Amino acid sequence: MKKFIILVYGLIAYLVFLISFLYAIGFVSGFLVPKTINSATEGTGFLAILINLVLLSIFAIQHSVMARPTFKAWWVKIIGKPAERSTYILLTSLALLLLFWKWQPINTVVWEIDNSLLVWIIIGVAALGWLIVLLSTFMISHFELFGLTQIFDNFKNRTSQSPKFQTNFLYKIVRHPLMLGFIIAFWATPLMTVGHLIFAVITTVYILIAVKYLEEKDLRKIHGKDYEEYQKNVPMLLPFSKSTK
Ligand SMILES: C[S@@+](CC[C@H](N)C(=O)[O-])C[C@H]1O[C@@H](n2cnc3c(N)ncnc32)[C@H](O)[C@@H]1O
Repeated sequence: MKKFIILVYGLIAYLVFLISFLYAIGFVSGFLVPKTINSATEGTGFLAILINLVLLSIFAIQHSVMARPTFKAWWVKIIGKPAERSTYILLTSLALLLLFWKWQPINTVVWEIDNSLLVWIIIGVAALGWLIVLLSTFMISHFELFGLTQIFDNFKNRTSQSPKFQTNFLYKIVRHPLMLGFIIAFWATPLMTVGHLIFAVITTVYILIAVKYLEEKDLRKIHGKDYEEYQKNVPMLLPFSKSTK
């Protein structure tokens, strides 16, 4: 019975993730969803900036702290191993939905492209960014990343295998294609407002810090020399650039 409840919990967490991911596309790229990054009702000045910074910080703190090995080791004792990843995904998705809900648009225009061909090219680049994000999750194991493998293995009394270290496909071009996809999707917009710019700058800085100082540190600990070799040969985020650690 307990295993069945964990299975249902994990499936709900995955569903909430799917909703937040699809909403994120509409929110940032500005279509199909009721509230976007530039929705008509504008926030007020300094307070709007402050609220947005708090919302981004809630996401960043939840997403980074809960991914730390020391936090995980403690948290697993409370929540149990099979439900750990699903809980992480559920809380990340809820932090994102809170951000979309309470986001304060600041609609002063930074740039606006008029040329319709250029507009479509930029929309295409943003769509490519989202596609890179999705494809990257499948390259490193989508179902493990979102906790489904763990809840199904638990249900079937199987021990979950550690995910394989991926150096192929997009991972041959950069070490963090998923994050590169997000950066492309956040910056490629024909209409850049001050609100959107704050979002793009803060998320990009967060990605750079989290990848360089947290995720890569963990990956070096797990994969040792293999990861150091990978760092020497493949650039972090900029395709075809010289690799930097
Ligand atoms: C949200 S994913 C982002 C992966 C990567 N930073 C990227 O941008 O493509 C984070 C998870 O991917 C795992 N990961 C990162 N690089 C990996 C690789 N080359 N092969 C397998 N897993 C990887 C990390 O251990 C972490 O659990």
